[in-house]
Amino acid sequence: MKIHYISENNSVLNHFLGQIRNVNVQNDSMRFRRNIERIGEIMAYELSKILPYKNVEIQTPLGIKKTTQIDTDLVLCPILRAGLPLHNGFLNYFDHAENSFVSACRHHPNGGDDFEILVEYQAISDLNNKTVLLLDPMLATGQSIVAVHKKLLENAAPAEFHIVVVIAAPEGIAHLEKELPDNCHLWVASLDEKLNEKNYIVPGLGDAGDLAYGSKL
Ligand SMILES: O=P(O)(O)OC[C@H]1O[C@H](OP(=O)(O)OP(=O)(O)O)[C@H](O)[C@@H]1O
Ligand SMILES: O=c1cc[nH]c(=O)[nH]1
Ligand SMILES: [Mg+2]
Repeated sequence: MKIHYISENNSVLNHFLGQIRNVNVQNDSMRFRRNIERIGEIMAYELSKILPYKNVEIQTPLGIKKTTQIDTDLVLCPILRAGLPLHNGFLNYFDHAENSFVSACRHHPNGGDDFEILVEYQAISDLNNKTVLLLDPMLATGQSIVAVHKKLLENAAPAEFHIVVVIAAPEGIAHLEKELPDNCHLWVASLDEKLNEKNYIVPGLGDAGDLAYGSKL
């Protein structure tokens, strides 16, 4: 797997990352969603640098300009729920992309800390020969992303597969490296220390879905 860490240099990205983590800012859920969206825009821009491009000629009112444009069909696939604000950011930049949606959530069958991943809702477009961008702000154990990747590839052979996460734990990265093909790309805005006993990322930010949309039963 090719891993791209995008916050190694100082930039305004660190302001947005700082705010989504900050307990004194997190009570403003609109700011939380908007910051995830802004991070998505920055990550979309960084990812766009390694996509294939073709030469084109643009007719202006005064002449012709030779330039380049993206030369692959993009499919954006957020993991519900928490992937939705990240998806908004990607869609702001890749506005011609197709979209697919898959839900994944942790199910605790015994009420304890052990969980399995339930992949339920799915609305998946044709992914064959396309560039798929799987979007989820949190990579904790990596089980959700592996389960959704498996679901997406059940009936399709994409040309390229990119996984985009905002905050990653080393344990999750190791799990993806073990389970996913070598030609996948992983984009990480911020690498954290570890998982805690409940498999939450430390220092992380808490529960991204709840912070964006409120707690669930
Ligand atoms: O790497 P993992 O250990 O699989 O954990 C990460 C997953 O957990 C969160 O979703 P959650 O299950 O909280 O669902 P939600 O988006 O509905 O809150 C997050 O958005 C990831 O999908
Ligand atoms: O730290 C974590 C782990 C899973 N899901 C989250 O939203 N946060
Ligand atoms: Mg959640």
